[in-house]
Amino acid sequence: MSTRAGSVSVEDLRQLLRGLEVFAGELPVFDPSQAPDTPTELFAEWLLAAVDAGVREPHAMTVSTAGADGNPTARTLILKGLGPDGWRFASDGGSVKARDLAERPYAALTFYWSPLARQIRVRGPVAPESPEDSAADFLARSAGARAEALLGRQSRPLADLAERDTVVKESLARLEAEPDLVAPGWTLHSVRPESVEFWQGDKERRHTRLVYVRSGEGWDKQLLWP
Ligand SMILES: Cc1cc2nc3c(=O)[nH]c(=O)nc-3n(C[C@H](O)[C@H](O)[C@H](O)COP(=O)(O)O)c2cc1C
Repeated sequence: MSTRAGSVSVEDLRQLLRGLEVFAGELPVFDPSQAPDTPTELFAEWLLAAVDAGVREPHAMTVSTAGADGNPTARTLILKGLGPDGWRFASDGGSVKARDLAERPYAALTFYWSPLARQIRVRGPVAPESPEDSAADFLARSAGARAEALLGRQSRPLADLAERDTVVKESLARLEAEPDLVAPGWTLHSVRPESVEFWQGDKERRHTRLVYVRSGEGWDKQLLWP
């Protein structure tokens, strides 16, 4: 087995990883006794703080799913909104995530805002939103994003980049002629949270975790050991 990764030795990498600083700089203090009654309110507060702190793509989250075999797949997606049914994201009908969700309609979402040392984890069942909402989401996308999604080829093998550029160009031309086209499989999904956990990192490792667990129509709050 090779002990080198590229031109850096495995030992060098190990040293580098051990030497990297975590939670540098000024971090916010999270007082869980002041936390609102619902996780949605606290999520909105933390998202706004991430936007104010200049976090790049603060609305990007890791969406983890599992198919019928139970094996997880995770990928980054953009949060589309917080509807009455929960955290929303959209998927191409032919993608791996769409297939997983058809087999096992359950997801875990993870947000990490590095400059604030904050993580939020959301878990719950996933349900599709109405075809009207899905179509509205599709039509709100940029022309380039719609052209790509219209092809319905996400996650399929691609021969070369020139093929991508040619086919997307054709798809853009199609959209110009028919601007109301909606990709047939485009679906907006909502994760209805069963639990939402807020984690505030601390340089001295006095991390704070607060989990909201759904209880009837409301929420129970519980501190967790970090
Ligand atoms: C910051 C960021 C945002 C992304 N946003 C989306 C998105 O909103 N929708 C999407 O389908 N893929 C998005 N992607 C690409 C996905 O991570 C993933 O590669 C793609 O959805 C295929 O996933 P799948 O094969 O598991 O279905 C994004 C990637 C990054 C890094």
